[in-house]
Amino acid sequence: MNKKPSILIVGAGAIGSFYGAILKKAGCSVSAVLRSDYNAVRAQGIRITSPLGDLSYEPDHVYRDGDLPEETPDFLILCVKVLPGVDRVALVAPWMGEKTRLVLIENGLDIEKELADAYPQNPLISCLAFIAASRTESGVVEHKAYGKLVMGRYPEGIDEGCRALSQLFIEGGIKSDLTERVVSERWRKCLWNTPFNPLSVVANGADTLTMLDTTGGEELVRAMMREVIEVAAAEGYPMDEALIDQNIDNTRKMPAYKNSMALDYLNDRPIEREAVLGNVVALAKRHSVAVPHLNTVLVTLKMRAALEGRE
Ligand SMILES: NC(=O)C1=CN([C@@H]2O[C@H](COP(=O)(O)OP(=O)(O)OC[C@H]3O[C@@H](n4cnc5c(N)ncnc54)[C@H](OP(=O)(O)O)[C@@H]3O)[C@@H](O)[C@H]2O)C=CC1
Ligand SMILES: CC(C)(CO)C(=O)C(=O)O
Repeated sequence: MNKKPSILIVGAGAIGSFYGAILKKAGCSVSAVLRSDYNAVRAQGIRITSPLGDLSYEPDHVYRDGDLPEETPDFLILCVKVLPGVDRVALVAPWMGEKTRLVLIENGLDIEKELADAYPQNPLISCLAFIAASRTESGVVEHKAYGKLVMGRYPEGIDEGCRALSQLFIEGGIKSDLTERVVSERWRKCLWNTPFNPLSVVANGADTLTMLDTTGGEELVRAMMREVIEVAAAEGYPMDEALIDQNIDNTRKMPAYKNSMALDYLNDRPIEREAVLGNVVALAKRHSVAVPHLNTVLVTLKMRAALEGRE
């Protein structure tokens, strides 16, 4: 049997822990770089409850942020929140070998370029995660539902590394699709995240159905989605307007759901405002596309952050 690739998860919270578990099931060696969860994970490994069964595992190596690697991995999977104060380029630097493929499983738009520019020799694989998972305490993750990944080489294409990684996720028990145009896929995912995630924070941590069922709520979400489509088109990634109906219908079919930003807000953690919304508004400005609804939500969130002393 061929030796399975080595995996290093940088930022093993909900997403990193879960996808690390899947790759462990597929037979890879999986190590993790941790910060606040370091002691807990060293003591008890990573505990994961899931509809797929008990996915708990002991990482092969547990590193602390700032450690130096014993060896560099075949795939470095970065799963930290995309926040203005987090220098992702510096965070992965000690672990990047000559042949390491850098993999992002993170939300947001326009989040790859700084890493691609910093590591031009290392192939970058960008992934979209469709999953509901959260860290409930140090080293403990609750996977509630879903888990599918869509991935491709950034800025476009599919290479051997993508194929191999996707196949490993499938062997580990989840769905994984490949795409030639991962930036288009990011826009399609942001069509959902860019309205729903920030709005849930403005609405004090509201779930999906509360947002849609409040009088004027669905209309507001639709208006925000139309603006995302206009910005995407100006960027060269046209999307069919029918996706709006599809997204609303699919969301209505799901049980009421609190997205990852709502959970961050409710747990007093920083929110990925810029990655999910600010970057879209910045692109709109660059293309002179009017996005009054997106901008109102963005500015309101900035006011809230100022009031909370976060900026
Ligand atoms: N949760 C979900 O259901 C979904 C999440 N996503 C996206 O996935 C990405 C990851 O989210 P999620 O896993 O939920 O976030 P979590 O907050 O659960 O995990 C992020 C992890 O990164 C760690 N981290 C941050 N900085 C460092 C550092 N310097 N060194 C080591 N570790 C560090 C955090 O540790 P510490 O505790 O020390 O801060 C934490 O363990 C986000 O972009 C999110 O939007 C996408 C779809 C669904
Ligand atoms: C689409 C969704 C809701 C789950 O994958 C998500 O991306 C999030 O919680 O931020």
